[in-house]
Amino acid sequence: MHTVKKSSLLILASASPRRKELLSQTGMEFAIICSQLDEESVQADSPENLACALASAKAGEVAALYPENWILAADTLVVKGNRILGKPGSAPEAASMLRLLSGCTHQVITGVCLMNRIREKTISYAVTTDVLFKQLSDREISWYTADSEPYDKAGGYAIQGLAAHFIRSIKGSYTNVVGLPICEVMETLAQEGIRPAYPNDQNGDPLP
Ligand SMILES: Cc1cn([C@H]2C[C@H](O)[C@@H](COP(=O)(O)OP(=O)(O)OP(=O)(O)O)O2)c(=O)[nH]c1=O
Repeated sequence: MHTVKKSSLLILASASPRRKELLSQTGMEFAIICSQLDEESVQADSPENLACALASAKAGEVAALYPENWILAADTLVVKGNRILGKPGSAPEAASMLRLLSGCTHQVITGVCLMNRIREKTISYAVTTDVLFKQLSDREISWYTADSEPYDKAGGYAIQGLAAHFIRSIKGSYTNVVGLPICEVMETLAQEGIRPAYPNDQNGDPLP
């Protein structure tokens, strides 16, 4: 059983090292409790609703254990046309995902959920980023799938890693592709009065 310090108001319900790093960069203090959600058990009528439903289910699991804390959870989906690409389980699967993304634009959708059980509050939304891949050669695909990078990432690539070689442009939030849309998340947290301990400005108001 994990213990959460009382002073740790916010809990990030995620095992993703990328989400931990992104939220840490903001200066926010938080604890981490991972959800054990079986993602296959969640269904929805659109990728945006699925991303939100998955984020809400992850937050809900942890909120049941820590009803007084604010719980932040997210789920990132890679969507190409009518296909949702999960994490590849093998090199051939990763290669076939990359062939599908090669030379085209796809969407990365991250569902975000902020939940507090005691306050009966749930805020959930999805943020979408368009990502354009250059045309990939078989050699580039073999090179990339020989690395460990694709295998714990939705869509089989990491924009923040070696796959930066492949990405011509993006439209929208970069941090959303990495797993947590920081600008939107910080606005949502601030709406609930949850802020990092920033220094004050001349009027005594916290920055930014
Ligand atoms: C597209 C893309 C995804 N990803 C990662 C972000 C997420 O960690 C992962 C998508 O899987 P998720 O199921 O969203 O998250 P997770 O299983 O890693 O962690 P948890 O459910 O505990 O929060 O893919 C990148 O790191 N870079 C990228 O460019």
